[in-house]
Amino acid sequence: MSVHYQRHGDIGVIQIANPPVNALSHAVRSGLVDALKEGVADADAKALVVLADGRTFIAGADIREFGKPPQAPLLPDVINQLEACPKPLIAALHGTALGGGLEVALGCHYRVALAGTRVGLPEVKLGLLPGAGGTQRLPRLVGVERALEMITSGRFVEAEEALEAGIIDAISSAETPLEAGLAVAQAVLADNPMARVTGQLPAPAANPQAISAMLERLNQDAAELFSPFRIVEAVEASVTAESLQDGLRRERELFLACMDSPQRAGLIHLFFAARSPHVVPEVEKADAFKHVALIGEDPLFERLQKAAQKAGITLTSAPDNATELYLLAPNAARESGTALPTIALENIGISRGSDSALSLIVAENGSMVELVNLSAEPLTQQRAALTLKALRLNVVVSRQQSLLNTLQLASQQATASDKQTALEQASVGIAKNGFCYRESDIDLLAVEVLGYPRHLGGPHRQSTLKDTPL
Ligand SMILES: C/C=C/C(=O)SCCNC(=O)CCNC(=O)[C@H](O)C(C)(C)COP(=O)(O)OP(=O)(O)OC[C@H]1O[C@@H](n2cnc3c(N)ncnc32)[C@H](O)[C@@H]1OP(=O)(O)O
Repeated sequence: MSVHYQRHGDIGVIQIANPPVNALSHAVRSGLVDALKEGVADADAKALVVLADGRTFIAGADIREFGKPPQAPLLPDVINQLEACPKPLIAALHGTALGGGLEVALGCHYRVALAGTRVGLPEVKLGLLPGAGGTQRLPRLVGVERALEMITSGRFVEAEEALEAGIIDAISSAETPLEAGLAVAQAVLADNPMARVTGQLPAPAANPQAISAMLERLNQDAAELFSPFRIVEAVEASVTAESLQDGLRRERELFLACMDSPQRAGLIHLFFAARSPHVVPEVEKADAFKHVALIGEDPLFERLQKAAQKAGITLTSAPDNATELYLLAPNAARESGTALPTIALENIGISRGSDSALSLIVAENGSMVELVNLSAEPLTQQRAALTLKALRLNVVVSRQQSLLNTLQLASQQATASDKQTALEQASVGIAKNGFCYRESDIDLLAVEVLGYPRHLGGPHRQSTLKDTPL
């Protein structure tokens, strides 16, 4: 079961368990409604706490459900029911409370967070807006200007800032969300058992300067994007709508318009593209190497050193008995006679035909690295990729030829106005030749490294869409 209800003394606890990130799937939404009913009906529960199991509070709506027909109960309705709970309702946050997750918390009457919690409404990064009350409830708590900034940027806000802004009511030093939630529930019962409802707060003060400043900024920096402008309209509705319900209706219309936009589909394609580009498909189980020799000198090595201790990986500047993997700087001399896996670090744009089985290309902007398999066993490539990922590099794996070099060459050879088309054509060639494990890896590299417009979802995606008859 994704959500269950249990009483601790005179406090009812609604506990969500939907690993890995407690996304608000249909089962969680229904479970929340059922657990809330159970808590309200439980005569021995004087207050209720909502919390989540595992590494984080709710990380948002279930992105995998987007684009499919919506199934009741819809999230805005679930949150309205939470807000209308006749008993004090406390959200106990930990990890991240994002998107629909923060909207659930805003629908609760009190919010406590463990130290280190981050909150945010990152829907804009997926071409959406917070469609479950976030654009109406957040401005009631923090005002129009801060709400606009938070929702159009989608940034994660640290607990301290959230407390200062009035998004949460307290930061707890408790060890667990249960402990934190129960303590706040007891304090609320002792002090003020009245529900404190965000949606019943007065509409935020009008702030036409903040609205026009934001529109000016968006027109300058993001004129081609759809959802940021809809966010401004929705936040404006929190001021101008006759009631919360009217504001929520307007938010819903704007949310559905975003949901229908091709930008939403493109950005969500990229969200999933970024989740596992380091995975070699044929390999089922693999571990990172723990002892790596860095041979020669390269700026990348400094970055690796900084991450090594936390990753539990030993880096040495010369091989020793424990060495499992070599990473060879471009001008370093190769150890003769070693049978250990070796990654040759290549300079981008210079395809010099490595004599190592694995080659590593570092993007010029440093955002990504590409680990190309020239002749290694898939397991070796996977272990090397996991090692680099543990060392905090964003790794894409590929085979035979560098995707990045091919894309960069195509882009360099095109005129500025033809770059997009050149990348689209090159991506078709890469996929045809089987150099990528997933076509989405091409999209990720082109967007993150070569500046292909993010909202189009990537050059391979665009070329496929253009080929699809309407
Ligand atoms: C009306 C309301 C709308 C919304 O709420 S829209 C959604 C708003 N929320 C977000 O945009 C948050 C998206 N998620 C994230 O930013 C990150 O994730 C986290 C910060 C929560 C965690 O990051 P990390 O610890 O690095 O894990 P990981 O590899 O990104 O994710 C672990 C697995 O969880 C899946 N996942 C993450 N968020 C969601 C989600 N919101 N819906 C469905 N799945 C999700 C991923 O895909 C992946 O899965 P795999 O292990 O199979 O690759």
